Amino acid sequence: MLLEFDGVQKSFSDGEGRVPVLRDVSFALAERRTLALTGESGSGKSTLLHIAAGLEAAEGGSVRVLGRALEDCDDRARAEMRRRDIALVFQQFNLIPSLTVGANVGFHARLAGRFDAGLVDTIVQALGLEGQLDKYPEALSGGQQQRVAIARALAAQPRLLLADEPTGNLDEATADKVMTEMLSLVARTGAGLMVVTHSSKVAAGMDRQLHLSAGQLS
Ligand SMILES: Nc1ncnc2c1ncn2[C@@H]1O[C@H](COP(=O)(O)OP(=O)(O)OP(=O)(O)O)[C@@H](O)[C@H]1O
Repeated sequence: MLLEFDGVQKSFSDGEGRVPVLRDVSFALAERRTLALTGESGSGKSTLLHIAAGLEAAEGGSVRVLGRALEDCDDRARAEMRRRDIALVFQQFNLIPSLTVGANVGFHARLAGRFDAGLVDTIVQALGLEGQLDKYPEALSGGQQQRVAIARALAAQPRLLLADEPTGNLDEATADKVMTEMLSLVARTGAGLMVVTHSSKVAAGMDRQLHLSAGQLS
């Protein structure tokens, strides 16, 4: 199994006390499978993705990535798993401002030792970024930056791709291209894909749909 949540709990402090965000969340994602996560704004979807990537710790329960319990890993081991096995497309894109678009796209693939110039070229063409490679992220629109973040994640050929509203800033035709490229990664490499989305069309394109409400999945 690529990703397993077993009874995961998480709360945040709101100044007055602890507010539960995830209560007893359990699910699993196998290789070559795709999963959509929906839920109202503030329901905890991003928190769940960050826990899956080991960027935030669960307070209870267990999270396993590729069979390894994240709660048993130290920061260094979790960072190593992110470098090698997991790609996360953040809502804020997290591009590196001092690097060109081209260098940003190849950055994680190079870190993971999987840079493939032919594949990068295919992804760049498919996402319509070929005219942007020598620019810096600040010169790009929000939707272009989002496509750079997605291209960077795809180029790294992760075992597990976690994407937080990857089509949020895109028109429908561009959103379709992004989803096609994500599904092509799944078909080519057997990666698992989990997508947080507000789009019913994107959700319907995944094998399975889970809805997060009041801290629980249904
Ligand atoms: N670091 C934090 N400290 C305190 N509260 C937090 C923190 N991160 C998230 N929260 C709270 O947890 C809840 C869930 O936030 P989260 O970002 O996971 O929701 P979401 O479903 O992804 O929302 P959206 O669809 O708007 O992106 C919110 O009430 C948020 O204020």
